[in-house]
Amino acid sequence: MVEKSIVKRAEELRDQLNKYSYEYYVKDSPSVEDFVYDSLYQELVDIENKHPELVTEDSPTQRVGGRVLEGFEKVVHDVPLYSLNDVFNKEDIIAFDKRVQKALGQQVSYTCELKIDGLSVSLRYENGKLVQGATRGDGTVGEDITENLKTVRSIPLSLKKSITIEARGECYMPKKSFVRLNQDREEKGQDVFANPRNAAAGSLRQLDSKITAKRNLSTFLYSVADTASLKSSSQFDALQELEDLGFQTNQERKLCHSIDEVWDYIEEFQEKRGDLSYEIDGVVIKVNNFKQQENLGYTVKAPRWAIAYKFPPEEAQTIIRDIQWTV
Ligand SMILES: NC(=O)c1cc2c(=O)c3cc(F)ccc3oc2nc1N
Repeated sequence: MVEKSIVKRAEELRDQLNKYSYEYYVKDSPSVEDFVYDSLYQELVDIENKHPELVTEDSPTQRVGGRVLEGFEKVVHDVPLYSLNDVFNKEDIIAFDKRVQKALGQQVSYTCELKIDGLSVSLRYENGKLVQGATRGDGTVGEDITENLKTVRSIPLSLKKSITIEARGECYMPKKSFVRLNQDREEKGQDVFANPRNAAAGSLRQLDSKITAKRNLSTFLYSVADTASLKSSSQFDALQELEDLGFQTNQERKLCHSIDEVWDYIEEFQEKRGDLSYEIDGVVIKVNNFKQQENLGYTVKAPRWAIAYKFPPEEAQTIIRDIQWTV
C-alpha cells in the first residue's frame, strides 16, 4: 500500500503538469519556465517508476508511448466524417446562400472558419478521458492512431468536464516545424516533405509514436460527432464550448450575418494567409444554427449546410499579385 502522501503528491504533480502543458500548448501563454515543468515532470517519473500502480491514463508521462505497433487497427465511425463541397469564386458563394435561404425560408447566419490544411482526426472521450483517436479514413472507416495523437501536446488527455463526447478537428504541422523538419531531413540525406499537410500525415502514420512525438504537431478542433452531446445550439457557440472543455480552437472564426460579410472574411484571409503560422487552403462557411443544419441535412457525400471556399494554390496567388503590380 503506497503512503497517502505519495499518492497525493503524484495527483498534485499530474494536475499541475497538465495545467502547465495546457497553458503552453493550447493557450500559447506558459505561466512557468521550462525548467520548472521539467523538474516536476522528473519528480512524477520517479514516483511512477517506484510505484507503477500510481500511473493513470491521463498522466503526462503517458503521452509518449513505449511500444512500436505492427500496424493500425481499423475504427468504424458511428457518425460518418463527411467531406465538404468546394467552390472557387464569389458567384458560387452567392448561389450557396440562395439555395440555403430558399430551402429554409428563414434568415440565416453563417460561421466562417479558416480551412486548416492538415488531416481530419476524431477524438473520443469517455467520462472526460481520451480513449481513442482516429483518422478520417474514407469517412466511415478510419485508422486507430491513439498512441500517436496522445503525443500531440495540444490534445487534452482529460477534459475540464467528465463528459462523453467525440470531437473532430484538424491535426496540422506549423510552418516553422515543417521548415525545420525538412532542413533536418535534408542534412540526413532523407526525402523532404512536399508540404506541411504531407508532413503531418507522414508523422501520424508512424508506427513508433516516439517519432510522432518529435514532430511538434498541433490541432484545431471544430465540431463533434453528435451536436446533442453539447449544450450549444449553434456552431459559433459550440466552438467556444469546445475551447472551454480544453480543446484548441482557431481564434479567427467569425459569425457573419450576410453573404457580403462572408465575402469580406474570405478576402481578408486571402490577404493574411501568408502571415499565419499554419497553412490554410481556404475558408469553411457553415450555417450557424444547428436546427437549420439539421433541416438542410446531407447529400450522399457532403453537408448541404456547409461549403469550402478554396483559395488558389499559394504560388498561383503570388503570380496573380505580381501580374497586378505589372499592369
Ligand atoms: N479543415 C478545416 O479547417 C475544417 C474542415 C471541416 C470539414 O471537413 C467538415 C466536414 C463536414 F462534413 C462538416 C463540417 C466540416 O467542418 C470543417 N471545419 C473546418 N474548419
